[in-house]
Amino acid sequence: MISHILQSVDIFVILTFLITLLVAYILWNNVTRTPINIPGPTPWPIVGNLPTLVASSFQNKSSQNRSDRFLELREKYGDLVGLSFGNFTQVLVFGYDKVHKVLVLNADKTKFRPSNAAVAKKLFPKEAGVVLSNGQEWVDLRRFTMVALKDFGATSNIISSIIFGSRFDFNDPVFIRLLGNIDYLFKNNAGVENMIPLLTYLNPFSKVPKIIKNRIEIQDYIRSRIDDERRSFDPNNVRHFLDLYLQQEGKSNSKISENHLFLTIADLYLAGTDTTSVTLQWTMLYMIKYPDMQKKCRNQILEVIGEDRDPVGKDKDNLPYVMAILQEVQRIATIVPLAVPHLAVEDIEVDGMTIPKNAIIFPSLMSVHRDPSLWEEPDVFRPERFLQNDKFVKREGFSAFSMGPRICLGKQLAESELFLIFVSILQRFDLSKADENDDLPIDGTMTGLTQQPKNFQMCFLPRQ
Ligand code: HEM
Repeated sequence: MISHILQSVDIFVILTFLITLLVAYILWNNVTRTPINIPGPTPWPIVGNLPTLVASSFQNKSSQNRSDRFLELREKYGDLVGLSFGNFTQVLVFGYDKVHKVLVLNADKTKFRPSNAAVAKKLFPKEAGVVLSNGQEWVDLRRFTMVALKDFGATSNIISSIIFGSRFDFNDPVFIRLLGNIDYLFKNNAGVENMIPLLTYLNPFSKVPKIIKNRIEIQDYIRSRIDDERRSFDPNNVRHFLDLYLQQEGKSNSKISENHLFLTIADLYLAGTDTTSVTLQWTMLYMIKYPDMQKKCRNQILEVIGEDRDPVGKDKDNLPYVMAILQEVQRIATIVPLAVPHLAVEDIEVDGMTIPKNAIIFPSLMSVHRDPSLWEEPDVFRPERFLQNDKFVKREGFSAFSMGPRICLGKQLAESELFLIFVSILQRFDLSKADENDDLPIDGTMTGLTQQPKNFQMCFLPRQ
């Protein structure tokens, strides 16, 4: 039957029909796409700039690093770069001046998250946790979470203590599996599929199914813990974050829905684990690369705290060099180089250019940390830039946790964790290269949200 129809229709007619359809689609796309006066590579019909990015990932030595590929676009097009994918417009923002203008001076238009996250939507079509929610929901969730972290408050095990009131045994297979799930989610992303969801089905190598599977495993685990805790819940004795959750549950006047809070617990697990452990990995790498700095740090620790006492938060004031090292590692390595995407809910004027309404904004925190107008010789590892008259000083432009109202919610917790863990390690161990000839490359790999150091081996020698 079909072959009969095909025989009767001229192949030329079919081709003409298909080409007309394609031209109509391109014209429609051009008419509906917001005109944009921000420079950037010319988009292809339908797929936009996807081929440009794919081609650059094959050409460049930095193919494993999305942040570096974006920095190359900055060199060509300037501090704002416009990209398009299907019907989405993305704007990359570079340098302190522009990132500050977009995230801080225009905060009322950019403190939002895009809601096109295909993966998140598949799991919870209506709700989001604190990381992806918007509007009043986000305000309520963020306030609730900050208070809870302050009340109960560092890596996954510390988050576990805060949320569930108990820690894991390090050999616990459930803990090991959970860490594997989190690791996978941070090292893989569904960026392209979020822009062009059809690719989830067309691309046989799409990571989306595995990303969803990992996220579901984390959520199933949290659900099972909630069920366990429910049995021992006493409203008069709120012990941890989960008790706060159970207190809210089912209350008709509760501002926060159960699913929002549940997703926020998953967010804290995710946002608080990989970021902190990757920062510690970078810190270890720099300490074995610069043994003199390691020695100077340890001397200061032994002088102020000694060998026997455990460090406490207050010690920060008396350990300026240690603080400077931690800041400089976070500056030069920029663990979350592109922050988390923001959404423009209105047109935003920035120095004669317009970020159009509905554009997805990627602020390059890496470019802020390498901005020569703020940092002298920005590519050099120099902790002294955070010292003045031997005192630790905070520097404007330090943006490891981003800036504006969406600034990392776990900043204080992360800073305390990093300080206490780093000081405890140096108190107890001498750190060194496993292989004397290893020159320890410091360029990172970024396949997901965080930038990790390349694999390296090191020795922890207990101090005598
Ligand atoms: C060194 C460790 C960490 C770094 C470098 C880091 C960095 C960041 C960055 C760059 C953002 C995106 C901000 C933006 O959208 O502009 C962010 C968001 C966030 N972080 Fe962190 N983070 C760290 C640790 C933590 C910890 C320990 C927690 C939780 C306990 C946490 C929870 C969050 C949450 C909930 C958000 C989303 C905030 C919102 O959308 O309102 N982070 N973080």
